[in-house]
Amino acid sequence: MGFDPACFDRLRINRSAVERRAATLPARRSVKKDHQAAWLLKAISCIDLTTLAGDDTPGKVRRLCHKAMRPVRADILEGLGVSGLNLTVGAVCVYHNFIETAVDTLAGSGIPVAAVSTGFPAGQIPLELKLAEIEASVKAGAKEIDIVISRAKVLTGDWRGLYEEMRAYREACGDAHVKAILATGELATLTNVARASWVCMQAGADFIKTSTGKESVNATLPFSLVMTRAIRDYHRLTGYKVGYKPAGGISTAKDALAYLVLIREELGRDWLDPHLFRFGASSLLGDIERQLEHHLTGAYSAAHRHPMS
Ligand SMILES: O=C[C@H](O)COP(=O)(O)O
Repeated sequence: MGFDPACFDRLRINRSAVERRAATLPARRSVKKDHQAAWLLKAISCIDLTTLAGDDTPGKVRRLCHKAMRPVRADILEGLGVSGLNLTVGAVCVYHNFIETAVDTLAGSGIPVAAVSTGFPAGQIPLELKLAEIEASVKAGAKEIDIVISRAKVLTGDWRGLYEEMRAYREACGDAHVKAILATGELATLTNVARASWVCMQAGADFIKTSTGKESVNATLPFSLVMTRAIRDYHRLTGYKVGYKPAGGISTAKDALAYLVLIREELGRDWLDPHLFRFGASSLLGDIERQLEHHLTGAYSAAHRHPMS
């Protein structure tokens, strides 16, 4: 849609009310036993299995891709009676340099490759380089592009500038899905988080995403509450469903359940699907697999028995 500040310029977010509501979320639904296993399998299907490290290598990315295709050990799936589920993660998320390796390894699996782009994580490079990076990543086979917004545009109230930047990213992505990373931990206020969510949605973001995983504060339930309410209101206004991706620091099955409860409560069942919800996470899958094994055997195995790559 066009840039419409009337949708967000009167927004004010009451931080203590948000924090109070967020604190009740983990206790809002008690998900136990078989239901818990089912929710955890759903969580796996929504993971963007991620490696974004300076020491990434083609071998590490290939191993991660194999984990993405078979995220849970066969004996655990068999024990749970879900061997026929063909469970995979939602996507594999890598730096540009590893797109081709990931695309080759995942060929035939139906799992898309997501690439972080636009000078991830800080985004402090010229716009033309950002657009060139997106175009190169799409050309290399990425079906999803995770862009970072310019935090300075938010912090200086340049909402039109942010809209134009996001529109340019949207166009450069072509048919690839675009996820807008707000870097919420660097936006100073929850009101800014809400406004930035609106601007990115107006400019055509398919998903809004909390964080790069590299800020000092990454995904939290309060940020998620603010962003999912913005998604809900945008859907009411336009009929368009924007996806949500919390990312950074989500590493336990318990965290994953709290986020799924939040999505169920705030956005409803339609959003509990990889088309509209993803976790950006590098280590979450290992803890979920441990939890599923515990569900079967009553014992926790060592984390090293569930390597990511
Ligand atoms: O987008 C994904 C994040 O970079 C992953 O963060 P994490 O390593 O804290 O799970």
